[in-house]
Amino acid sequence: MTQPKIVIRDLQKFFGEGKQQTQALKDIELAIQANEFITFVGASGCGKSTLLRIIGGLEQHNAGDVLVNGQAIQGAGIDRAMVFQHYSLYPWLGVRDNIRFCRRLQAHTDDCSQADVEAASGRTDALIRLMGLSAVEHAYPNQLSGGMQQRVAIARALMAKPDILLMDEPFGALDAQTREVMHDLIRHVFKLEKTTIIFVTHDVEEGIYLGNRVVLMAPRPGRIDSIYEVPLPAERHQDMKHSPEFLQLKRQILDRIRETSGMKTDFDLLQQLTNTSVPM
Ligand SMILES: Nc1ncnc2c1ncn2[C@@H]1O[C@H](COP(=O)(O)OP(=O)(O)OP(=O)(O)O)[C@@H](O)[C@H]1O
Repeated sequence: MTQPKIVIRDLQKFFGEGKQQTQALKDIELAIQANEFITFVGASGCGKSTLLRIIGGLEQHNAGDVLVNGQAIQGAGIDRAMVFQHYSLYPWLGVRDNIRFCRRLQAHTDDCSQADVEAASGRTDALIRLMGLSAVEHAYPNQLSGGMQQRVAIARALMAKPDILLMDEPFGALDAQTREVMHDLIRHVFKLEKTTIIFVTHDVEEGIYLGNRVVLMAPRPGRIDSIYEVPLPAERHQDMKHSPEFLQLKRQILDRIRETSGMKTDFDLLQQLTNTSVPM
């Protein structure tokens, strides 16, 4: 059995002090294999982003272990890249320079050879092609649509060939059509780059379509409630969203989110409304 890429053991996370203290994550146990695409879903406040940030080394945990390749993480590292909902591109740089900016900074601090610089340039070209940015490579961020800006942010995150890509609701601000395009693009990136991807989303359909496994988290305190294997082949296409197995899993996960959070679905609210008699 190969060693998992990421192992999380007995992880605890608290925010605040004394009476104000809340437990954001409790008893988290999770193993993620190399080249796995795993998605986190669950009601608001169940700790999805906090867990992602801890794996990324952007947040400290209070107890437990987070191991990457068997080693405890020490803060952020070049092996883990993050993509957020709000693409923080540099407005004064064009697409190509945004993608390679961090790499250029690194080149100044490391003792970089000409071969390294050329390799970085080749990598930029490859990512521009992979992310479908060739036509806009000299454009500035404010000349791009939201979807295009997010492509640039993903290309930039991939620049250093991270082992692990951590994505926090990266498509949350995009319209439905653009999201679908981005779903297929990110599955394509996953296939070619062979990165391990952890993807946080509110959208259960997105979580199933993208993931090999879906981790359902529950709130108060944030914990892992259940994990679902996605019964879809590696090659995904949009029609699969209408297949009986997809719809059944979606129903099952939505029901479980409702049970664990006390949330009402639109369907429940409609039933409640129709059962309430209006006084004449
Ligand atoms: N910096 C912070 N200080 C205090 N409490 C925090 C902080 N960050 C998160 N929390 C709390 O920790 C819990 C988990 O938050 P987190 O943002 O990880 O949940 P989430 O599942 O990602 O929510 P959402 O889906 O709404 O983004 C929440 O109760 C939140 O209020």
